Amino acid sequence: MTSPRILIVDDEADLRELLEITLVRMGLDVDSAHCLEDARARLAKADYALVLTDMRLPDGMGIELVREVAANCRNTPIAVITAYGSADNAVAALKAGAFDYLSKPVALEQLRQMVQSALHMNVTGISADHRNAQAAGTSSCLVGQSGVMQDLRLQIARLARSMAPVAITGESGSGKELAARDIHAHSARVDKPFLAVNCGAIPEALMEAEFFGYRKGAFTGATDDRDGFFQAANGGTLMLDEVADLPLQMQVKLLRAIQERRVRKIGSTVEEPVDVRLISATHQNLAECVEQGRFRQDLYYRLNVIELRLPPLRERLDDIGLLADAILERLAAPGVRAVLSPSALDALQAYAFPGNVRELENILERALAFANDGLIEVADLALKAVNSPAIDVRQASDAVALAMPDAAALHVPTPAARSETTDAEALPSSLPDHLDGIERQIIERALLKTRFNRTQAAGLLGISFRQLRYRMQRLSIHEPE
Ligand SMILES: Nc1ncnc2c1ncn2[C@@H]1O[C@H](COP(=O)(O)OP(=O)(O)OP(=O)(O)O)[C@@H](O)[C@H]1O
Repeated sequence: MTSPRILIVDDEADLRELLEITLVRMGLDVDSAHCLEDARARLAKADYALVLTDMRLPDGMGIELVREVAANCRNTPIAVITAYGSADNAVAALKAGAFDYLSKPVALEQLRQMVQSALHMNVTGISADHRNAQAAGTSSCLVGQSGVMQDLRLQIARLARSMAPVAITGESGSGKELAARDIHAHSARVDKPFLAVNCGAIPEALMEAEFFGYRKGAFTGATDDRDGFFQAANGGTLMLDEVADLPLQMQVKLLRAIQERRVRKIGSTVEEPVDVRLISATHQNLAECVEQGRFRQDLYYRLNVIELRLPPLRERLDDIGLLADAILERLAAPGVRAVLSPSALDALQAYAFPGNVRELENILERALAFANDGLIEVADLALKAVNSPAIDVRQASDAVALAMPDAAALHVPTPAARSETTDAEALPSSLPDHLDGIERQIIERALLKTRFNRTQAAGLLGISFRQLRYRMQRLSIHEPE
């Protein structure tokens, strides 16, 4: 069996030799080129498992080669070597299609890791875009066959081939975390951890310790050494969810970690290298946050190398049938088949879904409790009004009828109370509004009890942080200033 062949493009003889020796010791075949023209000639003759190019070459810039390889040799990953501190070049190369970059002076351990990743892509067949897209189609956890979803899967397949930081945008509940998981699942990092961190849920005082870890004795209560998110996700993917919620001070530290690819535990004197692919997500407009001075421009630039937009559910109403089937299959008791009646499906397809797929899940979960023999009718969905897809999102949000059934039970009048009230008084004029009111009260009580610690409040209510955040958004419950 022949060894994978790597092409090194560099005009500095010393560096070229160092790279050659390192790669040959890894059991690889190496060709070298000293300029763009030489590299093009070699690329025309042979297939390479990886191209590694310097940015500055005697007859042009390495980024030209990145563009050419990305366009003409789709199965060949290309990485660049950038001068120390030239973050802009690294970002430009990633945007142009480079799969990764190394900064000078080249750390050999990083070089080996990068080469391994590139080879892993080829071995697993992740390198071929079309195969990858197919794989993403069959093994994706993102349900949906609409045109926008197919495009999304294709983009995910491409993104999975690179180390470039991805910024996922999209409304709440539209599947940002699921998309991040898909990128990881189709990347060479699949055997390593995927870690999703909710930046909005970490108390500010603990943030540095949570992200970078700490040494024993670094502060009161630090009884052992502990890894942070970066170490825990080493070799894999770290998703920074709700990244706009990061306090400015933490943004500076995060930027440094990204640029240096190194982190320092609290209480430690040494930095340790970390190899983490970053994916960030937010439902806020990060560019606006930058304008308002709430988010650092330099960090935005580093995180936003490639943008992936998740379409809201109302832009892909064709997917509702498939989504509902998948959700009902998950929710229904074993051996029970739950289905939507044709008119219930019509009603959902005419609805605006301000809360996107999460809202669909909540609607179906509730409907299933009311449905007869697993057949969900329009009334079971408890959609307050059948909105047209073009409806204003805020209006639609008010129109959602979701509530916790146990909360509803709290307000059923006792027999004594019932005897004192007329039927008309006992019945709310709008059940959805009434249930929303109850839900609001309960959530506010839990938040007060936990001094607005949303993670703890969610725990008290037996729901996830995300579910609580969704419900707070829906009911416009905000933390007091
Ligand atoms: N295309 C999809 N197919 C199947 N399930 C989906 C899809 N999109 C979203 N979901 C489901 O909807 C719920 C919300 O998805 P997810 O948490 O990924 O959204 P999000 O955009 O990250 O939300 P948030 O902005 O609130 O963090 C999850 O339960 C997820 O499994």
